Amino acid sequence: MDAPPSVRARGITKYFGEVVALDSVDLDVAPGQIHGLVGPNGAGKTTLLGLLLGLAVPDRGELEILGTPVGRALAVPEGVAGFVDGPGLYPSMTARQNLAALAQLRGDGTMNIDDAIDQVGLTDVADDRVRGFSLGMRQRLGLAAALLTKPRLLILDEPSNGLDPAGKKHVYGVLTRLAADGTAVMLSSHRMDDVEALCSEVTILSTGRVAFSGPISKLASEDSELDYRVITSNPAAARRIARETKGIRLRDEDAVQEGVELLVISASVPALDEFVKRLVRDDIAVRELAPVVSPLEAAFIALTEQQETN
Ligand SMILES: Nc1ncnc2c1ncn2[C@@H]1O[C@H](COP(=O)(O)OP(=O)(O)OP(=O)(O)O)[C@@H](O)[C@H]1O
Repeated sequence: MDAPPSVRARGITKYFGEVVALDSVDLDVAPGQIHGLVGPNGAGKTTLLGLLLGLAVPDRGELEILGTPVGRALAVPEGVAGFVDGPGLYPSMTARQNLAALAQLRGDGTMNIDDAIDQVGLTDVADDRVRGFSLGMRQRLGLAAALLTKPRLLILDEPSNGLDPAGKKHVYGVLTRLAADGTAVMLSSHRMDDVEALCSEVTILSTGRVAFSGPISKLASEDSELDYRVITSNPAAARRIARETKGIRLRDEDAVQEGVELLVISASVPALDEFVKRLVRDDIAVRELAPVVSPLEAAFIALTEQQETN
């Protein structure tokens, strides 16, 4: 039998007094999916993650977690782990003692504390007090705590906050392995590059409403125009060809970067293909070609601006 959806939300609405923090939110997260939650400040991300963690209940709508409808009682649903607003840790205890205390609280002697610490790359500081930990180290320990429970749904609010590149590598590795083993991961982030690197699907929230939910690849349609930076072996000729290629618009913010002249153009994917083919035909080498902002970032800005003007 197929596993039930990890999250199924329909029409979830949550008020804080007069504030509508979530407004008729629908959400589907499948087992094994890493699902990103993005949106401007105050969009409702933490509120939604809190509902999934059982820290609050919706005022309206249906919420099913791992196939079980969520009732009115405040409780972490079975099989769910994670944190919002930073992990809850005891500062006067060491990393290892924190995890041991958690395992004891849960009454589960099978939890492999050393393995969890190792997975998040904290072995060297396992016996240091958490009081001296940086934000990134606390985040990693919070993830280790969540791993101890072998969750089938992992909820993380801004997990890459404060992480250095090595920390990110550890955390991303852990999340990718968990997902490959069938755990669904739902995480919020303000970093679109992180979301693009990790997530297959994304939900964009804007003032409590879903502006988009689905595969990231669906955000950037072939026809939508993006701005690209182009560095070639012959900037003057490339500029001429750009002017002559249908569907390419030269932006006026062309610039010199570290002594290299770069072209900024606006184009859809088919127009960009044509431009590159013409450059190559004219013996002009393309040394760099990249979107000025990523497709996710561009879609995010466009969708939220559109919603704000409605
Ligand atoms: N406990 C609360 N009491 C009153 N209002 C709240 C409470 N929690 C959230 N809100 C309001 O609900 C809305 C959504 O807040 P939420 O923290 O979920 O947004 P967010 O997307 O996580 O924002 P950020 O990116 O700043 O963390 C905001 O208008 C916020 O002010």
